[in-house]
Amino acid sequence: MRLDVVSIFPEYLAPLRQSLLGRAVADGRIQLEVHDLRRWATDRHRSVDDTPYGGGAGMVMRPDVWAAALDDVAPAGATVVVPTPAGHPFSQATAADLARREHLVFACGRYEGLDQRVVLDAARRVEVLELSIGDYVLAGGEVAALVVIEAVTRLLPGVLGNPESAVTDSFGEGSPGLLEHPAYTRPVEFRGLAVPPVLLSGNHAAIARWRRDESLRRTARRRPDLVARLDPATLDAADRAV
Ligand SMILES: COC(=O)c1ccnc(N)c1
Repeated sequence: MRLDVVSIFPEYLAPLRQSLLGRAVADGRIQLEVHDLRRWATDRHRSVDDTPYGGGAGMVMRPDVWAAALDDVAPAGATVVVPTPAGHPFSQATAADLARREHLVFACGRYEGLDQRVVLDAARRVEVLELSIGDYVLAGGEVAALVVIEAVTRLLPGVLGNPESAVTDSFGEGSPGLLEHPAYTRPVEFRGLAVPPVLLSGNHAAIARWRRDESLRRTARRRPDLVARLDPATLDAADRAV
């Protein structure tokens, strides 16, 4: 997979060169290039924004600068991702979809965002996805791009240490629609708190049952919206008893 990120704060993307992802970049399993948007600015002040038509607070990022950048960075076949609070909700399913693509280009906006014609123009030749990582506003798209890139690249074979965990995590294919159960490791007692005995029993069926029950309980408590979306056909009698 190739990743390109365009931003006026390229140093915000430095975390992409750390940890497992950084190793995948260093050994070439992932190609990563971060671009400073000001490279495409044309005036001597290298300005990238201007006042909004129709009035209102804040500044809008200029279409000429962004279009020139995307013309260079997003060739046919690339998928352009524009992080924005007004975007489609980013989900594990979206991450799985993006993980199957060859080339992702992240257009990180600041201020009040990009002139909409940047999206409209790019959409004439590549797929453009405006994505939100949640119902809150950030100062810029860079942190959202880091979130999306991490959620996507951890699904790529050979990038994540343990491919199995990409399946069993919350929202992973292994537990569709349920939050992950609690996890425990040594010591068996810590500050007066014990590990649930079933996890020490070696009874794999009982452990699987306990984990599923805990996932159902946690999901019912924290995310009743997910419970409402569960397919009843996937719940057995034991599930219903939780
Ligand atoms: C400037 O970008 C944002 O504020 C943003 C991007 C993606 N998701 C959000 N929830 C916010």
